[in-house]
Formats: sequence, C-alpha cells, structure tokens
Amino acid sequence: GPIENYSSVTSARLENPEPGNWMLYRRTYDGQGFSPLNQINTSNVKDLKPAWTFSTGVLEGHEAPPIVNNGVMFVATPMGQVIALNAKTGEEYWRYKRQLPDDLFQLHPTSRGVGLWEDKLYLATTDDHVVALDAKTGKVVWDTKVQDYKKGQYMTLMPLVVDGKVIVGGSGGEFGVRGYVVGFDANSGKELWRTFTIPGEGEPGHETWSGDDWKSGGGSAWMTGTYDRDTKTVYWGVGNAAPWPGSMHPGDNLYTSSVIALDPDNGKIKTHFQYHQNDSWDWDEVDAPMLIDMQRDGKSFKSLVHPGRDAIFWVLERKADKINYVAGWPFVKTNVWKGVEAETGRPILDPEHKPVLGKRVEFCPSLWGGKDWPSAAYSPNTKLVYVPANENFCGGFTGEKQPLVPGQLWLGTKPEDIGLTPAPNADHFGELQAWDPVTGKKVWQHDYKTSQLFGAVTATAGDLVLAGGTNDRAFRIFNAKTGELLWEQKTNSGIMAMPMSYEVDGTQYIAVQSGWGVDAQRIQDALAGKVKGFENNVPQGGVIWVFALDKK
Ligand SMILES: O=C(O)c1cc(C(=O)O)c2c(n1)C(=O)C(=O)c1cc(C(=O)O)[nH]c1-2
Ligand SMILES: [Ca+2]
Repeated sequence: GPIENYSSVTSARLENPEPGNWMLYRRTYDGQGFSPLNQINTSNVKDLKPAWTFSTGVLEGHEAPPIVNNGVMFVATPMGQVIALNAKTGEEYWRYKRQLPDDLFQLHPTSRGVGLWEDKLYLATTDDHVVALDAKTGKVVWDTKVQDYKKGQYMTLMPLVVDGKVIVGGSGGEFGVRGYVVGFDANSGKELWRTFTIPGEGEPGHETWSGDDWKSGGGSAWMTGTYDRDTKTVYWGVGNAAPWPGSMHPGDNLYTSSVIALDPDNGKIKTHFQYHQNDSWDWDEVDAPMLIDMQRDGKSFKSLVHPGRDAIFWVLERKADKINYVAGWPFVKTNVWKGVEAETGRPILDPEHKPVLGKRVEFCPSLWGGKDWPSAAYSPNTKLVYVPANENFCGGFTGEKQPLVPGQLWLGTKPEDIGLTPAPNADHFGELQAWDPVTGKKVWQHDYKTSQLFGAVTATAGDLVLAGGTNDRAFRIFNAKTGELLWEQKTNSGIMAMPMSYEVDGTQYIAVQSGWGVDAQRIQDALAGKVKGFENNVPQGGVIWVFALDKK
C-alpha cells in the first residue's frame, strides 16, 4: 500500500543528510561513501545477523545501494524495477516495473539507483528514459525520453539531484555514441540543458579530434557525479573513446577519460582534467572523483581523488575554475604507463602496449582496468581511501576497422577477440587496498586468492569497511584501520552492489543487494576453467539483505 508520512527531500537535507539516512549515491555529495553511524563497530560486528531479506525477482547485475529516507527504502534492480519497502521490517509498499521494449538489447542490464527530490524519485532506464515516480505510490509522474535506444543510447546510472534538477549521463561508448550529460526540471521533466562530453565545432577542445571522429567518439558518462556546493560545481566522469583502438581517432580526444566540472544550472563546462589521452583500452574514467579536504606539505587544499580504471591513483586540486594535477601513482601493476609528467599530469605512454589497427596488442591491467566502476570509499576517521582493485590480469585485442551501424556494437575489435589473461603463477587477483592519499603509501591490503574483486566499497564510523565483489557469494566486513577480516556471510549470489548503512528507531542496519551479472559475470566467464579453484558458476537472482546486531 501507499507510504504514509513520507519525508519530503530538500536541498538542505541532501547537503547535510541525517546520519541515519542514505539519499545520494555515495550518501553525501562529496562521494566519499561513508556512513557516520557507529552502533555497529569493530568490537560487536561479530554479532551481526540477517534482520530481513527480500527477493527482487530478477536476474542480472544488482548494483544499486538501497536508498533510505526516514524509514523508507527504495531499491532499484535490473530490468527497470524499483521496490519500495519498510526499512525496518522489509514489508513491501509498492513496486514499479517498467515495460522494456521487446527489441531492446541491454549490453549492461543494470541500474545503480534512484535519486530523490521532494516527494518524487527518479530512475534512469536502459531504454534511455528518465522516469519520475511518486515516492508514496510508485505511480509515474513524468517520463521523458533522453535519446533513442535503437541507436545504442542507454542509461545505467543513479540520477544526481541538485537543487531541483535531475542530472543524468548516457551510456553507449561501445556503440559509437557522442556522450552527454543532461539536466531536467525535477517537477516537470522538462529538459533544461544538455552538454556533450565531446566538444562540437567551434567549441574549445574540438581541435583534439580529427575529421568527423568527434561525432561518434564515445565519451559516455554513465556514473553519478559528485558536487561541491560551495563553488556550485558538479564533477562528472567521462568514459572511453570509441572505437577502442586509438589509431582510429588520433588526437587527445577531449573530454574522453576525463573529469569535467559543470555548472548545474546551465551545464556549462567550467574546467576539466584528462586522466589519459587518446584512450585505446576501454578505460572509462566515469567513477566521479571524491571531494576530500587534505593537508599536504603543511598546506590544506581541496582535492579530487580518483583511483582510475587506467591503474593510476589520481590526486588533484580543485579550484573554482581550474583543476591542478597534484600526484599520481600506479595502484596495480601496469605496463602501459612509465610514469606521470610532474608539470602537466599527463601519463607517459609505452606505445608497445597501446592497441592499434591490424595487430594484436597486449596490455596490463586488462580492459577492466585497475578498478572499474565499483566505487572506492573514504573514511574521514581513518583518513584512508579503500579501493576495490584487481591485480594480475592482462588483456589484449586486435584492432579492426568496422563500419558504424547505429545500435550495433562498435568496439574496433571482434567481441570474441577480447582477451583476459591471468598472470602466470598469480597467487591472488582481487585486492582490497587501503591508501593514505596524502603520502601515497598503502597502509593495508586484503588479497582474494581465487576471485576478482568487482563490487563497490563503503566505510563507516564504526571503523568498518563493507565489501562484496567476489565469486564465492560472500559479504565481508573489515577493520578499517588494520584490514583484519572481522565478519563474513554467504549470500544467495555474488555481490557487485554498493553496501550502505542506515538507522531506524535507534537501530543501525547494514544493507546490500546480492545479484551477480553484467561485467562481474563476464570476467567470471572469461576465467572459468583457466584458474585453479575459480568458481565456475555463480548463481544469479537478486536478494536485498539487511543486517543488524543480534539482540539475543
Ligand atoms: O562505454 C560505455 O558507455 C559503458 C557503459 C557501461 C554501463 O553503462 O554500465 C559499462 C561500460 N561502458 C564498461 O566499459 C564496463 O566495463 C562496464 C561494466 C559495467 C557493469 O555494470 O558491471 N558497466 C559497464
Ligand atoms: Ca566502456
């Protein structure tokens, strides 16, 4: 039935959320992925038990954090579904399920969550619409088409809501789209602005492309941005260049594999930083940078921190109209970069390991990178960044010229040609890493011997780090200071989703969706049979898991 006493969501509440709520992708606009709750902590987490579970009824990759607003939970699942639940009891209020077109091909069948504003919520769909639902009833309030899914345009991200504007970005980097970020009026669904991530003729940055390559150059923008309310700046990550081999689109290719700084009122690009030029590896740098206040060499500054898919841990300085390079170092082994130029922040390439046309090229890490979309977290208590990284994987492909057919894959290689190679004699793959972003020192690391790590990570004030991401179906909790494994629980499926924490009536809960699919599954399929002890089959099917301390 409908929800009674729903708490309206305002800018003030989003900018300064109550400790018990999780209303943005990473809970706060700074993207840190940190819960200030500490009832569950290092000393009692051993008593954590399931409080309730709820089956989502669908297969494929469940990636969204449950979103909680004063006792009401909204969960987005694959196949365009949103489930509203009582966060304390798990009772269902309502369910919305989108009728997806029969001819829709979903390369990434997932959703990373719903955005909230006043008494509505917002879902970005894989058939490329933004849908506003009445939070109390799940009824559609408005439904706006963004672009044509038949042209390979789709969305997987959780919308970012800033001051009554719903901001989304499109996927399609593997279909030769020209990427964009677009803002809608939260009440009416009217489009307010649309900013292409590849500059058009006459716009600054256009000169980094040759000929007509910019029209189909990729630069999709498929993850939620972060937001600095003091300077009114949205930071949005931009994806790979298309097609993959760089020799098919010579130039630096702005703003692919970059972060762009946007004015949320009009979408204007204030400044940018490009992590790597002429992307050739499908290294989308879409995971938005975290906003962290830092002290370095005796001086405080406002940073952007981004452990990149390109295997470089990036520390940047954010100024109102400029982003400066501060530091960058590899956080997993790479043979693509020889270093980073101190003056400019440009990584120094080894051309041997850059894909081109007509020849097989191998590179490390693989095209899934040092870390793909699953987010890192930052704890202001420990001042450490927790990174779900992958080590000991290389990849490669043969660049091949292909005609661009709208709506069809346009990779610049054959899909069956994409390699994923475990390093010979590797004794582990996934690494949960804890970094001090100031000194660039790794403080601890947990190795996963027979699994990749493909799930988002969250930190809490109980000095806990929460992480799924493995093919053994486990959900794990670590000591944030030492990396000690404190607790684990097998779930129904593999977990790739973002864990989160919330509070209702004085009780702290930890919640996560379990449901393997999308690229966690692809890596799984590529490695099954190749690595001793690797799970060959991870069961699919989604379940929402909610844990609390056992009261006894
Ligand atoms: O270029 C793109 O537009 C695009 C979109 C997406 C997506 O929307 O999920 C992924 C990727 N690329 C990608 O390269 C990738 O590795 C990936 C993994 C996942 C996932 O959900 O596990 N999505 C995507
Ligand atoms: Ca991509």
